[in-house]
Amino acid sequence: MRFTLREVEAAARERLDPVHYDYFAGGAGDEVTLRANEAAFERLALLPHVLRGTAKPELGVTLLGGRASMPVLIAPTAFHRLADPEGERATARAAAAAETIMMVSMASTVAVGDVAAAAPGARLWFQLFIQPDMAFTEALVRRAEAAGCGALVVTADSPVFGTRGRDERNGFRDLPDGLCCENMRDGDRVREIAFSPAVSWEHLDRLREITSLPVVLKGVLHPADARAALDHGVSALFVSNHGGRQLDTAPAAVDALPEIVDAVGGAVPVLLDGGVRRGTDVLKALALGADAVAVGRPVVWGLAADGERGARRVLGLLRAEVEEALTLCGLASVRDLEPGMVRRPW
Ligand SMILES: Cc1cc2nc3c(=O)[nH]c(=O)nc-3n(C[C@H](O)[C@H](O)[C@H](O)COP(=O)(O)O)c2cc1C
Ligand SMILES: CCCCCCCCCCCCCCC(=O)C(=O)O
Repeated sequence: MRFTLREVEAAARERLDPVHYDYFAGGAGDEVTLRANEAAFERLALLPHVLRGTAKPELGVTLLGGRASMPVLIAPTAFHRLADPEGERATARAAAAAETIMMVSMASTVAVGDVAAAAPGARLWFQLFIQPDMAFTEALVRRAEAAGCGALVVTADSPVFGTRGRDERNGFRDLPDGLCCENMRDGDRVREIAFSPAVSWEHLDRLREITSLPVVLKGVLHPADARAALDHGVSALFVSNHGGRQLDTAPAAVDALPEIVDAVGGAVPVLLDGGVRRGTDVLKALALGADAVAVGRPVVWGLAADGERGARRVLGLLRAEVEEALTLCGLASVRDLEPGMVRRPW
């Protein structure tokens, strides 16, 4: 039995091809931001209340009209079939069992429609790198709509694909035979995902014109961009540095959070990912104004360690830790967290 996410990662590492482990684990540049994401949570202290006479705490949250049984969602990560033969199908079943939201990566190795079919009842959002070919972007949106996805998560932090030294040194450039980005099928070919610095707010406006799905903007770190995103009608903001895989030395996600929350002023929900490894991390992010957090690597580790059961275990561990930490903080609900419960040492 594995009792912490770190133990799950260790088990995953034993089972994965080392090149694939490095792809999942690694970050850009010197991996400064990768390390900072977890370190920033460790530096924050939680200040508990006592003698509040509370019952079992309420963990559920409502986001964009849908409910999640806990404030921990599954961040979009690529290539789940490198971790487990069932890939994203297994992840979606684990999400359905945990009654939480899974963001399906545009670079999934199972097509989003097949992910939805494999996990009835799963709450799926579709992650999109806007393609400069807007006709193909529209085709992707239609696939997500047809699969029943409840939102589009537009990743804005990837005008180019970040350089990850581990992948360069390992020569990891292609998926193994039989695997591909299934959502990128276009007739009898599979397109490459385009990462384009030409993508702009105008593309986002165009996207909003072609769909009525709510748009979650992922990868926002600058408060001015958060304000611009509100002007462009996004339905939620997602504070993220892509798990330290894009701009190295970008701030740790939880350090960037308060300024974004301030800029948003409650107009739309704010999500966060990057470095969430403990229930106490979840409480800290929520206390600082996030409505929910997401985890990327931990779910991949669960999948690699033990397939769907491993992914369920990861979500179960986080749920139990959140519930215990809330109880130890004297809180009846995740809604009761507030900034005064987090102390910064500086
Ligand atoms: C292996 C891997 C693949 C990823 N693939 C995507 C992706 O396809 N789309 C995306 O928007 N973000 C992607 N991300 C970033 C995650 O959505 C998320 O921002 C990050 O993993 C959060 O950090 P954490 O892994 O510390 O939880 C990926 C991250 C990892 C580790
Ligand atoms: C270094 C990866 C090379 C693997 C094979 C090429 C596939 C094309 C690129 C797809 C990119 C998927 C994006 C995933 C992501 O956001 C991330 O890894 O981070």
